Amino acid sequence: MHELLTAEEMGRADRITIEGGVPGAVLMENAGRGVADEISARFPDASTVALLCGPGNNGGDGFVAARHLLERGYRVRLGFDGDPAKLPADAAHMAARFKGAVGPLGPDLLADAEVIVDGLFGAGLARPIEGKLAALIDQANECGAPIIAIDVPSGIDGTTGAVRGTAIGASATVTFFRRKSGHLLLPGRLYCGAVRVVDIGIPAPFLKPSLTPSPMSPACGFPRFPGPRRRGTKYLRGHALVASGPMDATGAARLAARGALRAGAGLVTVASPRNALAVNAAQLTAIMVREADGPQGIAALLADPRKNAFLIGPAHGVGEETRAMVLVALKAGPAVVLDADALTSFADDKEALFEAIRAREAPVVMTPHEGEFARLFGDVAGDSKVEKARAAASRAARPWCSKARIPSRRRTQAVIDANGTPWLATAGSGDVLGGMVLGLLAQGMSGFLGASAAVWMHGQAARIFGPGLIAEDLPEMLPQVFRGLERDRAQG
Ligand SMILES: NC(=O)C1=CN([C@@H]2O[C@H](COP(=O)(O)OP(=O)(O)OC[C@H]3O[C@@H](n4cnc5c(N)ncnc54)[C@H](O)[C@@H]3O)[C@@H](O)[C@H]2O)[C@@H](O)CC1
Ligand SMILES: Nc1ncnc2c1ncn2[C@@H]1O[C@H](COP(=O)(O)OP(=O)(O)O)[C@@H](O)[C@H]1O
Ligand SMILES: [K+]
Repeated sequence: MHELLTAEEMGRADRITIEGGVPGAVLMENAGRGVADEISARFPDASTVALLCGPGNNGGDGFVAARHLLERGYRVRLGFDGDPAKLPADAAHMAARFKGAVGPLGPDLLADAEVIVDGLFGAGLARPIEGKLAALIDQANECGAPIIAIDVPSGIDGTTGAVRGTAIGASATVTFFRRKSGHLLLPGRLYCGAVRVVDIGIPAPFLKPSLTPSPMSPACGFPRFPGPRRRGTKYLRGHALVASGPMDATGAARLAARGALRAGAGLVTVASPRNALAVNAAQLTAIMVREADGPQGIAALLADPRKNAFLIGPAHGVGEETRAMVLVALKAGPAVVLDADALTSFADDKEALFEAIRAREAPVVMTPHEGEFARLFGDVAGDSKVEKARAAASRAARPWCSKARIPSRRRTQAVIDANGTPWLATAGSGDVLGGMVLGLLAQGMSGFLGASAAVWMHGQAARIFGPGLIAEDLPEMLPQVFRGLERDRAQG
């Protein structure tokens, strides 16, 4: 199940289902029972469960869960402020069906709780949480009991993943019908714990997946994942070219080149300025080195059509020469990956870059981190990274990939990486990612699928290595990543 919904799309699916004849109370009953099932499965031996119920339908789900838990023999402490009759209709109905005690929302609820259920706010979160409820959320987070969030941890925006005021840090989140984009986008992902999706009776045809981002996964890009052919040669696996920075900044290009080689490019060459040839040559073995000074040097190398993918940016230096080299490459035939300084060099001349991209057919993938993104696309509108990525992609109208982990091709297609790990926060890991994208494009993957697959592989490599990861380790984990994919494929 790869579709993701925004909170607004989920609301629409709810509405259409209800208009189609399924009462809202039935959906809410299914939702709340799903939450109770999760508690029963995870905490069969717990005795006391505290439920925090808010003023909307998320609270209604909480009342349903509370009823089922009471029936199953749990001791239930339910907190709710105000008059339950003033809840929205379905939630008021569910509050009336709950026969246990209802107390005010406050720290007393948490005192002997072995499990906490968060039904304060879900899709209807409309502003930052403040005051007494913010304090209660902080107390719940600190009290040490596991928290199960209903739909989305309270305080997390279900669409953007942003924290509004403060937010519940859940051990698990039970959501309905489909995951929401806020379950995957940072920081939201860090607050959700394991996300479980419960079927509440909304028919799948209401989905329009082309309009929704998908969590990135092998299923998203790997059916067309390249591998060596039985009768193939290295030339059929593409020839990737990486532009090196000056003598005192060559490591980033070598990291990228290693990423491209391990990602499967048949040949990889580092295009080096003359003054850095010796240092590059001294450090490379399977990867070749060629002299390429400035735009003419790059143009000469790219005149060879076998060099079918080119990466420029890592530690390349910001300025006129980098700008000219990018424009030369975009005029030539290869797939182009633009990272770091290649993007920043256009901060004051963005339109020149976008025009050159729009004028070509071959793929262009950009891999800006958030700072680089802001320099090029700081003025694009959108609340979430997904919307911003889509707006940016449509401006350059080419495949695009962000280290905010949201590659996007057209306005209508975006994927969000769910595989990254904080071990990737280490110098040079982005350079290796650029190289992995390059290696996949050299093997003929499209910009969108190549970028998607590379981001997944990058995260998977980091997961396999785990603690102590440095950028150099990432390419060396790719054989294990590939073996895992092969194993999964063989097992169907
Ligand atoms: N029929 C449906 O639409 C279904 C809805 N479901 C549940 O309903 C939830 C959405 O319900 P609602 O749309 O009622 O929204 P919520 O229950 O998330 O919250 C809306 C209420 O919270 C208040 N509020 C919003 N932000 C606040 C803040 N920062 N501080 C204080 N008050 C704030 C609003 O004024 C409103 O009263 C979903 O997340 C899901 O849990 C499920 O029961 C499935 C069926
Ligand atoms: N906390 C994190 N969780 C997941 N991924 C991360 C985290 N920190 C960094 N990354 C990933 O690591 C890479 C870092 O890229 P970047 O900042 O360009 O590094 P560098 O310029 O040092 O190569 C990106 O792919 C980013 O998504
Ligand atoms: K919640």
